[in-house]
Amino acid sequence: MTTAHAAVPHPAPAPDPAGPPPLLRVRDLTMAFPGRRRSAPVRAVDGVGFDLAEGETLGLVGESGCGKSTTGRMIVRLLEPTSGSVTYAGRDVTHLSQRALKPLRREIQMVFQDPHSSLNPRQSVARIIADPLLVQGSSAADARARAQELMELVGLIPEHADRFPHEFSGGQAQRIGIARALATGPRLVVADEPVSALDVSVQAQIVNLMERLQAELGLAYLFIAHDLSVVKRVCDRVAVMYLGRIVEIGAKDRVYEAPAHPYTRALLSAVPLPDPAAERSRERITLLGDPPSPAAPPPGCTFHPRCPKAQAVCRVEAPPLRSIAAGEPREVACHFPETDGPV
Ligand SMILES: Nc1ncnc2c1ncn2[C@@H]1O[C@H](COP(=O)(O)OP(=O)(O)OP(=O)(O)O)[C@@H](O)[C@H]1O
Repeated sequence: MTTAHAAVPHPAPAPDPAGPPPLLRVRDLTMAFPGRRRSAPVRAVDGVGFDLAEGETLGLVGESGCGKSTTGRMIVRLLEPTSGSVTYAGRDVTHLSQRALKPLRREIQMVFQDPHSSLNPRQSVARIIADPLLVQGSSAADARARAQELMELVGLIPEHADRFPHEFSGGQAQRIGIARALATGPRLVVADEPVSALDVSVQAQIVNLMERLQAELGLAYLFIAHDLSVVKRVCDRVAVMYLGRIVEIGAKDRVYEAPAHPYTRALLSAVPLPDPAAERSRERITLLGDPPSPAAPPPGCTFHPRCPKAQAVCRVEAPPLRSIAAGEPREVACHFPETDGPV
């Protein structure tokens, strides 16, 4: 890669040297999928960095294809990063062998978007939930008993343990997926669009469940979603991704009340406001065109071809992720961050 796009590293928020290490620390994480035939590699994730504290929820948002799932999959090591690092509880786990990863798999689990397709249709619910425990060496009887406890914990009827996934609704199937993720007692759950395949009324139930489980079990969530209303409800902090990079990251209230990156502002301007009068009078920011291909990112700021505020420097120089106000733990990758408040 020869563009300015590739040359500027994206540093993450500076670690607090006095404090304990965060539960999860991601630095400069990059995934370049090989291109088809002789085409350029697809830089699906390009220098992503953030910290996630014990018990915290970080939302990862952005349009389809911006690299959210790939980031999550690298963190749980379903994908091997091209470069960068993942540190869990102070330990660099980026390149652990599958064998060395086994104890870690207890601690970091994933919940998937489509509950039915992520559950084996030929296994009973008890077997699905017990599976991670059997892999970790539990006896069949212990694993089954624990699976039934977990069913109760997530609001399923333990007596239904011998039923099969197709006998459950979408919301119930997602409860099974959550129970399976909790089986080994994780501290970190990467939830990849956990409610976007569900009906709106069911979404609220699953979000409530995840919030209750977090409070009871002290879980940290990396909550991947494209629905900004859901993220607003569940997250403490938000990271906005565009074309493989974080363009804005900070406390949820600040990002929602005063989005600084033009892309964040455009995404938020499409979220309906609860007050009909405010909704009628608000400005909508329409983005031009579709996101470019990560196989051929534009030079300079990769958002510039769609940015309503782009200037000459944006076309040649990639803005680093940096703080925009002293004392505020928020970072924005924009040459001209907005300071106007809400959209
Ligand atoms: N195995 C793969 N091989 C090649 N390209 C891939 C592969 N997986 C993902 N990509 C590409 O990487 C980019 C990021 O994909 P990713 O699924 O991480 O995005 P996303 O933000 O999670 O979007 P969505 O919500 O649609 O899943 C996309 O351009 C996608 O086409």
